[in-house]
Amino acid sequence: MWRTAWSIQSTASSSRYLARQKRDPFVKARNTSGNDHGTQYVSRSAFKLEQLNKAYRFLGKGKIVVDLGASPGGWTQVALRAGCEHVFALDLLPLHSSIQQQASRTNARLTALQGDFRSSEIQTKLEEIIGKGGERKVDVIMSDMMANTSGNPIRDSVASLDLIHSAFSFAKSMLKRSDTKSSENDSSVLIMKYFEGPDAQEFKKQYLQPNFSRIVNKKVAASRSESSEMYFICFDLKE
Ligand SMILES: C[S@@+](CC[C@H](N)C(=O)[O-])C[C@H]1O[C@@H](n2cnc3c(N)ncnc32)[C@H](O)[C@@H]1O
Repeated sequence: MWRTAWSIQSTASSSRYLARQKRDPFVKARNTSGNDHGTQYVSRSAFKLEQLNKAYRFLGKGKIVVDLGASPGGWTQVALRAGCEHVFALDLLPLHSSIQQQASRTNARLTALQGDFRSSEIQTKLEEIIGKGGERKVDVIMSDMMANTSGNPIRDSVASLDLIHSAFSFAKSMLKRSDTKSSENDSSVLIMKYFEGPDAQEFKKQYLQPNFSRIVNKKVAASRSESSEMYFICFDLKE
């Protein structure tokens, strides 16, 4: 059969993708992740949050968590497995249908919202659902939001900084402040994915350092080695 150059190229790149998926230990782990927990992870990304939480222990019993860029729901699953009390999950896309059932099994509350986080209406809606102005504040805000990457590192970095800027502004009004901490283990935490680029450290200096007591830049083993994907983990929002 006659094939165009495009279709040959596309077949070659699908073969490379499939070969990489076959070799990827985190894809294998996702396929067997139900064995010890009863529910299989719906995304490979879940292992990134598992690794971050293993290192910094910010998820746990009683925590109120906001998961931005939550679909299909791997990070929400990790928060539910860790015993968090309530997860508010937002994405442009819906969560996988199994996630609500997982929440019911663990007696946790899960509130899912669909929309563009950059829109002020969606942010206001989320704030209203969480209960802005009341006593209730959020322990952990995590953002794994990212539009499809373009392959251009500078463009991808700028797009990621745009999204984390929105997450940072939201965190300033919704995250617990350090003066309300009940113990050393009660830190408020903001975790945000970004792509390394010329402006990322400037963002940290200008916005994160003045507002948080401690900030860590972390690359996780579950991120692909060729990716410039990184995470900011920010502890204790100052008054
Ligand atoms: C890497 S995926 C998240 C994977 C997820 N953490 C998991 O473990 O299943 C990135 C997500 O960000 C979402 N996203 C990108 N831009 C967004 C925006 N402006 N508002 C809400 N979600 C957005 C995408 O729809 C996509 O589902």
